[in-house]
Amino acid sequence: MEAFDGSTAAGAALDVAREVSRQPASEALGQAAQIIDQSVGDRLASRAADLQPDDRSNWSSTYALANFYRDGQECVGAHADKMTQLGPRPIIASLSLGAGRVFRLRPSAAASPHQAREQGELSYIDIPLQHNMLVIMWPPCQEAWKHEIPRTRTTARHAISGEARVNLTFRRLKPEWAARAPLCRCSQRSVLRCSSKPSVQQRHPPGSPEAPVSHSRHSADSVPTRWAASSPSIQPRYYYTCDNTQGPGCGFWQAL
Ligand SMILES: O=C(O)CCC(=O)C(=O)O
Ligand SMILES: [Fe+2]
Repeated sequence: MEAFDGSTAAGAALDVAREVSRQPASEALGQAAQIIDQSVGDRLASRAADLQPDDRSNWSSTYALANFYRDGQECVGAHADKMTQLGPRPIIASLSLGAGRVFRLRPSAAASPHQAREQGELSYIDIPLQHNMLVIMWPPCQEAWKHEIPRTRTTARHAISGEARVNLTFRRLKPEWAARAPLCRCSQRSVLRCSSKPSVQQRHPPGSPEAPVSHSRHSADSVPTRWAASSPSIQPRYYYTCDNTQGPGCGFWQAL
């Protein structure tokens, strides 16, 4: 188990391979990982149909990425986590500690929040996260949704940390995927991403009983039942692309 500090990386550009410091996990983090792995393990069977074959019976985390939010002004923009080291359809378990913040999910396939509203489609879902809450991003969450921690003026203060929040995401590194990413023309490892188009079934006429509301607020428990059913109805397209965050990039693009 290793711990990475993601707070030095700029928002959505998080990349555990290059941009953050890594260190062996403390004993406490190792214990937390065991609890998280157990929690994920208890639910694996009911999600088996969505999981990669090698995750179905024996998923366990191999590292945690830490983000520190000093106060409500610190945020992470809408993104899907890079899959270069995790492979497609990863399981990511996300533990919130300290101040309460909103976790916002947006459908990846939405053209734009404005267009989604105009078409009566789902624009976003807000899930209020409290201290010690675990969110498990089951597949195809990274393919079908973007997630963010929006800036806010009102954080739910925590008795010890005040307005500060720590987030730990527990992930499973898959070396076979990490080794597979081709070099781009900047001679750097390219990054594995996914773009998703909605499939025909996902489109509902506005106002129909099936049409999602343009935005909504959910408890963490109610989201999976209500929205998980719509997640698989996307057509994911995986591709490698240049990930040069220091310069203009080389425009490298290669389908998986
Ligand atoms: O702070 C959070 O809950 C989300 C962090 C995140 O999206 C990430 O580490 O990729
Ligand atoms: Fe993320």
